[in-house]
Amino acid sequence: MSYYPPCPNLELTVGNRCHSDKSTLSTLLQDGVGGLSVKVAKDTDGLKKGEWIEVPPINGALVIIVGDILQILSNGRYVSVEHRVRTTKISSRVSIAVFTNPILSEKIGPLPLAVKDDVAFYREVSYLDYLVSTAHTGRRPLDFVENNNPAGF
Ligand SMILES: O=C(O)CCC(=O)C(=O)O
Ligand SMILES: [Fe+2]
Repeated sequence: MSYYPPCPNLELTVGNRCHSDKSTLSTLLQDGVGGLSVKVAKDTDGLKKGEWIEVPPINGALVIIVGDILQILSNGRYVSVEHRVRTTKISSRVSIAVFTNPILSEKIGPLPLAVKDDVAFYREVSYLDYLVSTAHTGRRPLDFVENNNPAGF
């Protein structure tokens, strides 16, 4: 559960910084305040790469977020969305996220069904190695397993 207190000075507040989830799927219940937004990954009908789109709260609705592990398993077919949360000046906000994750020793890599013409975009690593791969570097763990990046970065 995350609690975001109101902040009178929005320039000094992070909320939840831009990140992608290291889960397979995340299921999110947000209250009615709003503040969650997702980053457009590539130019598509009327949307520009890098643009932020608000995810409006809908009463009774759950937000399903594709995580890094589903991106790897699906060989990039499903994209792990970057998202962030902005606080507001007047209301606090509460959200509840449930992360569905592999067990730590599980090997994670593109599923054979998702690999076309022998082109796997990600190399196989254990989930534990994935989690610790970029600790304290500020880098995205997805970069660590991309196959066009054999050094791991
Ligand atoms: O509070 C939210 O709406 C999102 C939280 C989140 O992105 C996370 O915990 O990974
Ligand atoms: Fe998240």
